[in-house]
Amino acid sequence: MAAFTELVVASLQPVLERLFVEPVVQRLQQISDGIENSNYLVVVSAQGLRGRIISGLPDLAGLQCSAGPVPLIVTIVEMLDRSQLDPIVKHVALMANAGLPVPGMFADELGESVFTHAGKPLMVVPMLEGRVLQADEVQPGHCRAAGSFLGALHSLTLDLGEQDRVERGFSWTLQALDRCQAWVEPEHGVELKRIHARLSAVVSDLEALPMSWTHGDLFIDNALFRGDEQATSAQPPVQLSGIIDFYRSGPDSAALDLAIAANDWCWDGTQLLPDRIAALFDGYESHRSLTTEEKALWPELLGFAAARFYAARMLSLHTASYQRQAADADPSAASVLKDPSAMLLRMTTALFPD
Ligand SMILES: Nc1ncnc2c1ncn2[C@@H]1O[C@H](COP(=O)(O)OP(=O)(O)O)[C@@H](O)[C@H]1O
Ligand SMILES: N[C@@H](CCOP(=O)(O)O)C(=O)O
Repeated sequence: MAAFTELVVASLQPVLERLFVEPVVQRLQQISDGIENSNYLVVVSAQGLRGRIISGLPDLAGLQCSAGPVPLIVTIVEMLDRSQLDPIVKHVALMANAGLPVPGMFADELGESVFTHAGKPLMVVPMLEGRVLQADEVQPGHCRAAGSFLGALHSLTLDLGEQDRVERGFSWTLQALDRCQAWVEPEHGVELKRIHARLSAVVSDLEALPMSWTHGDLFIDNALFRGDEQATSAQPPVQLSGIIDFYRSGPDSAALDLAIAANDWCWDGTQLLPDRIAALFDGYESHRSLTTEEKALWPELLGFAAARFYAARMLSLHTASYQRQAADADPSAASVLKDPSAMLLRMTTALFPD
């Protein structure tokens, strides 16, 4: 379970008619992964496109509907309103037009790509080939691909000018960590205070680091890979098909975005693996060199990156979040509540390694 808002063919049909000529839905199915939005796999046959596809992937950008049914991902955006979504859509289009590996989106004849369903924004995105990796399948080559994507995104968007940072910026994280004291087990209260003090001491240094547009949530489950021709089914797929889930993206410190990725792609359960970190940096720096300051503050960036997700997971767990409500209403939906303690270990390991 991870579709918080129901979608049926009858309510999707008017949107599809703005995008396709004579669309017929062949299949509509909830996607169970994901914890923030409602996602559906929809297969449509049509006589052609009414609008266009804005995609960074040549196969998708040139997609014609005449060759057969087209698989789509329909996302109902749960936590952003139209004004918050518009800059994200604009930047995903920027990435697509620059050839970054993003599925992009379908737009109608007027260029509109955000529709409305149940009072929430709805987007229709081409479905990528391939699949998400399991954590134990990740190899340095995958980390290099993730780093390369972030390096390309950041170098494309370093000249943002004055822009407000994403909602879950450094100050949000520190305030949210404070709130977590109310829920943390007694044995971790002191540890959390120590982490808070350490992060507070460096926040102005971190705020001075270069900003760019960031993905904000480039975990392993937000990239799809496909196999190459010679691969056997026992091998994990190696070719990056594309990066998804830009609903947390926005202006932020570029190196923090890299640290968010490092904490997931390079973590083996107890530590960051040097060969994966090296590959992540190598991919990143093929597009943009980290500054001396960013390198010097790397442990604190890792700590803040983990703190952001620790606090977000704690808030989902302990407040009347829509994830909490979904899990309470249906115990089989409990996977929408992620474990904060895994992020606590990452914070301590980064900030107090001895
Ligand atoms: N464009 C896409 N192509 C293929 N699969 C996708 C695409 N977008 C989403 N998915 C699938 O849907 C799942 C949930 O998507 P995601 O955007 O991460 O949801 P959430 O924002 O709720 O976490 C992904 O893990 C992936 O399996
Ligand atoms: N990656 C975040 C939560 C967001 O999950 P996603 O399903 O949208 O990638 C976490 O792990 O806490």
